[in-house]
Amino acid sequence: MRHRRNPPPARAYEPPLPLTPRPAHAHTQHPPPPAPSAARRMRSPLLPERHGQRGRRGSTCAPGRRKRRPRRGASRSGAAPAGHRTRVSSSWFLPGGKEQERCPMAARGKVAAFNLPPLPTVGEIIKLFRLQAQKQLSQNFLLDLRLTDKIVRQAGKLKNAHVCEVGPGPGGITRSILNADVEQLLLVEKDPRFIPGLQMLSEAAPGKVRIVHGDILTFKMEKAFPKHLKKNWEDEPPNIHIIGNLPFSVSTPLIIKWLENVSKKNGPFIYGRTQMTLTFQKEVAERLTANTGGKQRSRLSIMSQHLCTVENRFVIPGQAFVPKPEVDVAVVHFTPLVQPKIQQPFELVEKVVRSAFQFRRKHCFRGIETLFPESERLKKTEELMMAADVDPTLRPFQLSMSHFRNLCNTYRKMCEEDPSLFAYNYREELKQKKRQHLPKSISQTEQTEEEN
Ligand SMILES: C[S@@+](CC[C@H](N)C(=O)[O-])C[C@H]1O[C@@H](n2cnc3c(N)ncnc32)[C@H](O)[C@@H]1O
Repeated sequence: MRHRRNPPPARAYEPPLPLTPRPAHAHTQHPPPPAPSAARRMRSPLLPERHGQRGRRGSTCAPGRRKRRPRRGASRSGAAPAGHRTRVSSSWFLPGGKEQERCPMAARGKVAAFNLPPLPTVGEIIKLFRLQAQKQLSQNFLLDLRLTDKIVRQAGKLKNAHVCEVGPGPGGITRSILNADVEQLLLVEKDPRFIPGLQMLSEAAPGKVRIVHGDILTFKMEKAFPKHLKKNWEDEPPNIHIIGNLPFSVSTPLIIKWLENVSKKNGPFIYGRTQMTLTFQKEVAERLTANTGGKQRSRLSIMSQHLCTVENRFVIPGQAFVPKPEVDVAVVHFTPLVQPKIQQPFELVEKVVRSAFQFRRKHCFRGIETLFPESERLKKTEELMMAADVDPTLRPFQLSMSHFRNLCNTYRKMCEEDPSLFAYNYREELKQKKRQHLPKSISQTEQTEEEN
């Protein structure tokens, strides 16, 4: 869980740029909150300024006159807190929308050719719409656009790509995605307070952005992209990417759901091997990518690595976020494998892997035996370990992918021989025993060490 520290107080804000937040035309389930009154008085930055109208910094936008370029990397308002300088495009538009100068990063070739017109910084958007981070939604924002660019670069080339960003919030990563010259960007955001700010970005990139106010855990990804983008599973991945910096409380259940989708080739994977670039708490990222014998080797390691190539790309220190979470964050990239390493149904693999890691520090047979009802536990566990050629005294984290493959294949055969076996649930048996007030058996007194 991310924790909020010293949330900035909501206060009236006078943005340095003229802008008029407009009501979102997003697919909202609820109307967005009213824009702050200070904002209502201002004009849109996307509209040409009136003749003679001066910005707060005294810039003139008279036709044909070139606007003064701000200092490189300087926040136009100082809105970003110290240490979180926000980089914005410095391209300027003359009346009529003619571009004068380009973003300094684009000029150095670091970001693709698309340039957003002048916009308030992410920090300014946060102040303008009073987007205080909400603890219940574990919100921590990235304001440094060099970092958001770096996250987006992990997805690979995004020119003409169709991208879904999950949890765009105030839109830092969103800007970097748009700067990468994508064809279409779908934003799925749960918190309605962010919709007007996202709508502003949408207006800055006409025709490119679609905003959905909804929950990514229930959003139907199978209809999110045009059908013509579909690729065969064996082909190269489609030009579709999922990118997101979600709260940890959402990113872990979401990746488990998406791994199941990979296994079943549904959800975002009906389009083929859609790639994902997502952030996780650093320790979760280490579990996702841990090798055999590694300290962090866990259920997540097997479930992710048997279905995807998983790469832990880089760590973002907690202090890069506003407010600062108490943990560091890592960016992880997933590409679904053409052939899963364990060719068994997701539920079966999940059950075997979960059982194996039930008692992390004990010999692996201790967890594996929970696959079988008490009456035949010892015999069946021996049978499984022998047939799968797995040393029962190995610890769960010492089991390799091929050990798990053998265990799953053998367990599948045992389930085919005894169709009631797969339905057996160790935890259910424990609960029933407790309900019946049976004398404590060893299995009842022992604490399971399953990962959460
Ligand atoms: C950690 S913040 C990151 C915001 C932004 N991407 C950034 O990097 O600054 C997570 C964002 O995800 C949104 N969010 C949380 N749960 C969500 C869900 N289930 N579906 C969609 N968005 C969600 C939050 O409202 C918030 O905007």
